[in-house]
Amino acid sequence: MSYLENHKDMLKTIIQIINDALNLDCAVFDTESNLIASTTQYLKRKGNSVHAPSIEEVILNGNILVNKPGYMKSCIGCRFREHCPATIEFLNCIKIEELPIGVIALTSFTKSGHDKITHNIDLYTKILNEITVLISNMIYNKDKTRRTLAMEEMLQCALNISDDSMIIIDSAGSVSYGNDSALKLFSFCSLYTQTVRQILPEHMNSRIMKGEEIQNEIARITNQYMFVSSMPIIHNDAFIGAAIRISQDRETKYSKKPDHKANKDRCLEDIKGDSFAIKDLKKKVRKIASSSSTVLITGETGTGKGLLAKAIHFESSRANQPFVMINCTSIPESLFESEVFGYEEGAFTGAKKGGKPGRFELAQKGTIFLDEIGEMPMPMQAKLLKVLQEYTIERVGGISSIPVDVRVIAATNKDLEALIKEKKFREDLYYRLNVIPIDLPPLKERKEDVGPLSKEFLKKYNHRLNRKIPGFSQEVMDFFMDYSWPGNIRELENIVEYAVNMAEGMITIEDIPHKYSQLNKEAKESIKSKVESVELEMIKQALDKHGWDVKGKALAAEELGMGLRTLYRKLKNIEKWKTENTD
Ligand SMILES: Nc1ncnc2c1ncn2[C@@H]1O[C@H](COP(=O)(O)OP(=O)(O)OP(=O)(O)O)[C@@H](O)[C@H]1O
Repeated sequence: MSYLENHKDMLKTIIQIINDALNLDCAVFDTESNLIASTTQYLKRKGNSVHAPSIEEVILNGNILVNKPGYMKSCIGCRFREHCPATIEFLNCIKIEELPIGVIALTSFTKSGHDKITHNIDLYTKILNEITVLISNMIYNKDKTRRTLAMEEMLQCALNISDDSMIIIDSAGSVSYGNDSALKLFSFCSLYTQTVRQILPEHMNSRIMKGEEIQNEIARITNQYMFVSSMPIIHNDAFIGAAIRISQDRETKYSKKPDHKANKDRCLEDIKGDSFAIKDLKKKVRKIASSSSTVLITGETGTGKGLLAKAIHFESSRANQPFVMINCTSIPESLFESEVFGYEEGAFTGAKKGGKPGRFELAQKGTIFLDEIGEMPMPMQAKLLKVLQEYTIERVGGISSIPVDVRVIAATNKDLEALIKEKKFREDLYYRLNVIPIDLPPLKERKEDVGPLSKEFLKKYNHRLNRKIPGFSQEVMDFFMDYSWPGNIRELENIVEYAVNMAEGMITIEDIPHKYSQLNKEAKESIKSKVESVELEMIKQALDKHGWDVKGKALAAEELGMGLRTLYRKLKNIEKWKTENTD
């Protein structure tokens, strides 16, 4: 099929317009001399077979004027030689980027048509040139759009082959493309409204924007450590964007589609711990998975509320649907409503064309995780309550209600009942959320988990940082068991990550951050001094009983089960102790 065949309909329309406007006939041929489109009159009078050499001549010369059809040099060999129905033919070559793609003929079958053209030859030359340019531009743009759309489709398709998150940014850092995996990773925000600054840490963002190449570097993204690679896109020596890959681990390759079952199992398995609390928690998660009832997770910071919310989602029948997170502290109050409930076009100045779905809509059929619910502004609490009562939302500026099928999981480290008393949290909302309450105990109350968690994090960071640290010294483990962990599991994880970076073999007390090793030293010193004062008190009592002379000292040493020399050494301390206690 000839290239111009694709544009037949458009050419027919243009030819009809020329015919109406100029009262002249018109035809377009491809470079193989096939008639592509013409006026009815042209087809009737000349048929669809054209004298090929004349088309070749136009292609060679750019244009020709056949003002005596049938009698000119180019008519030699034509079947209409000496009896051509046309009175005049004005032909131009149609080119795209200097490449001939066809020929257009302005034709008349009347004497008046012939005279009109020959008497105004400059005008008609100009008109024909402009029509030719118009046709080539229209074809070019149409093809370009088609090519661009096809390229976009191809790009999306290519990016979706990868299980890794693939993002393309433009020269300003705005996200132009994201594959399915990236949209899922950033499902808590609308990826296409983000810039690279909002999704990657600042140090990486500035290097990417400078056109630097990054290969498998670790960054904390959406609360997890991931590997980031970036390749600048250069056009005409200018930075026009970058292709970014975010992967779970170095080994992630372009493999099969994610297995949601595996994903689901892994998520609950990600919750480590041997304590009764953890075992009980897992049992509870399996039990409530099939339900769509609202869950309220409470617990101190870093106890794993976010991890648990994900596990509930992936354990449930909604596992293949979106998991959308809202951190109630990170959205400014003024944007809260439009972010969470979405908005309609024209709802406010700056509102996007076509409006924007809110996070509730994005979570349709899935789960919405409202983190730090205790921080939710009061007016928003009223709106949320309405959603939980009616399971419909209204976009800002919208007039209709949109039904939502979403499971709500909320989490907080605040005492909501105390907030209710302070009139900072709605009681009715609290009861709506607190259908299935789950409390995550702090790490200090489940010390049995410290060992398994430490081992787990050691494994994780050995793998991530490509190290082979074998384990922890007894002193470190003792410290871990004694420490009160105000930052809970997050704090433990951070210490282990630091230590895996620092250690040269087994993790010792010197490999953990200074703040902790110092605490350990102080704790040990205070234990030592406590032990010593108890010991000295016992020596004193024994000496009081047996006498402070040589014989008494020997009897006291025997009674206390210590060597006489040790007793004399300790006595020196007693002298010190005596002076301290008599002061
Ligand atoms: N039982 C667990 N097993 C393994 N990792 C855990 C466990 N609990 C928490 N973590 C890890 O500890 C870190 C903190 O967990 P998470 O962010 O879920 O805590 P959170 O309670 O939501 O904290 P915050 O209230 O500060 O948001 C995460 O990296 C998480 O993967």
